[in-house]
Amino acid sequence: MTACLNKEILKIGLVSISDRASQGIYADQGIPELQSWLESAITTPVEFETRLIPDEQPIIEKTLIELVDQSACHLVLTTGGTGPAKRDVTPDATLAIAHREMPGFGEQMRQVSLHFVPTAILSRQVGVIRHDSLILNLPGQPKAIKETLEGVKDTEGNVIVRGIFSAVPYCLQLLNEIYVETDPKICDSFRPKSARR
Ligand SMILES: Nc1ncnc2c1ncn2[C@@H]1O[C@H](COP(=O)(O)OP(=O)(O)OP(=O)(O)O)[C@@H](O)[C@H]1O
Ligand SMILES: Nc1nc2c(c(=O)[nH]1)N[C@H]1C(S)=C(S)[C@@H](COP(=O)(O)O)O[C@H]1N2
Repeated sequence: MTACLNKEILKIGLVSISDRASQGIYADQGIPELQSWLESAITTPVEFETRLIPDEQPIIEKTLIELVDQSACHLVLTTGGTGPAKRDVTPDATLAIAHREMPGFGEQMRQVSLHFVPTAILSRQVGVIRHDSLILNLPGQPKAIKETLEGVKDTEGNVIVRGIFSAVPYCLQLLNEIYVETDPKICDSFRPKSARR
């Protein structure tokens, strides 16, 4: 079933995928990091729906399907479980429920992340479309959230490598006509001139 997506208020699903945080062994930092970065970057109306779940492929698949098909999220961001370890299955679950792939997001995240850690190539993160919604995997390290969304900047704040969020507003506009704006001091939204309002 395709949910009817709101054209005025951006709804974002935030999914933290962590065995230990979901068992209370440590406090989850994934959802707070995601939400605070998005609240500082997005200047148009936005609401969130959050989930904290273990690294279990059937639970991840069910959560992503629910957030898109029932909760009508335009965008779903996951954090955690993208590496090569046996229990890192987030990209596998995301691909299993995807309708189309958006390979540029994973490629750009790995480009950005190589400026921060040499192990960036160990993240199997993917971007996909399900129905009219975009789903993006981010790595599990809480600091990786800002790094991948915002990109690489020099000490004066000039962008050296664009973060992936720069391309998200135009992607959502093409997918479901919602017009999302961001604070250019944090993250400039790229759109061709003909698509600007
Ligand atoms: N939700 C989270 N909250 C706080 N720290 C986290 C979270 N997820 C991951 N981390 C930190 O980032 C590291 C790498 O994340 P990864 O997704 O590989 O987790 P992991 O080592 O499989 O462990 P777990 O799934 O139990 O969080 C973790 O070892 C942990 O230090
Ligand atoms: N920006 C950024 N990307 C990153 C990292 C990071 O600290 N910052 N950690 C890397 C490491 S060490 C791993 S193993 C992979 C997968 O991480 P995950 O299993 O936590 O998703 O992401 C990589 N990508």
